[in-house]
Amino acid sequence: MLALERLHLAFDGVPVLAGIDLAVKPGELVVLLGPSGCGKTSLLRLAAGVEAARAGRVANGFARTAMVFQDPRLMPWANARDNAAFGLKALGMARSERRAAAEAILRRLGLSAADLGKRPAQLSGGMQQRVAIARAFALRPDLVLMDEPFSALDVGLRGDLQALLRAEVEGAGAAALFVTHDITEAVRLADRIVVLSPRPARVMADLPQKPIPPEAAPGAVFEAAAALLRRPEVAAALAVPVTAGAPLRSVPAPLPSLGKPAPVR
Ligand SMILES: Nc1ncnc2c1ncn2[C@@H]1O[C@H](COP(=O)(O)OP(=O)(O)OP(=O)(O)O)[C@@H](O)[C@H]1O
Repeated sequence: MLALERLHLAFDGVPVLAGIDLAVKPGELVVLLGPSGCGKTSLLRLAAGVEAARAGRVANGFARTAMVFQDPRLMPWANARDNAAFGLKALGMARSERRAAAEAILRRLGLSAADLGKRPAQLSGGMQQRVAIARAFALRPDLVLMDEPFSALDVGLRGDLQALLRAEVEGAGAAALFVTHDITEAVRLADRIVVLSPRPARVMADLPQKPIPPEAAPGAVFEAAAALLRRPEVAAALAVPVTAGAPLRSVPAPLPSLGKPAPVR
């Protein structure tokens, strides 16, 4: 289990996290949803152990933690296969074995045989992010920390990758902590949605969810998002001016994203 207990963080005296309590259990996909700038990345960095809290405790009982970032962070000189196999070398796996493992994941994530030998500059943004996901899952992690990995992709591609990611997490039996400011992404992916307030972040709601199957009509996603926004504590946390029980048509556009739009494929 990953346990974050009473975490406080401040930068230059400005509070960013104000007493966060959060646990992620094995096999659970938890989405951290909050407005831009509220402290989601900072929280993930504390969970990953690359940032120290001002107060509180991080206990990570998982055996192997992998991370996926907002940008793919690939080695520009290496092809897709070698990028995806990168972490396996450090684990001492033989070259042929790690190439085969990387290839299997890349193909599952939709790369063609020809794509495997391409360098990042020869791949689209969506393909590069698939390679970054493959690099994380090649490690066979039991916990994956993901920081808005699809926010730079267009909406259609994001939907495809969300479905692939969910399948990969389930297939690996891994737990995941997934950060987003996009409420539709949250309802598509989550077993649990933890809603954070604007900075300094506090947990405003911790809600079990039934993940929406990829084949469900798009309307199902928007209905689930609207239902979430009808909860006053969620609307308040996301600074959306809706009242409890308000009909869907009163939710101001744009519904799908509560943060910065970023189209690049
Ligand atoms: N190293 C740092 N030094 C100073 N301030 C920082 C640092 N890292 C983050 N901050 C500030 O902390 C606040 C929270 O940042 P963070 O990146 O955690 O938010 P976020 O919710 O992930 O934002 P976004 O959704 O826009 O990515 C912001 O005001 C940011 O400017």
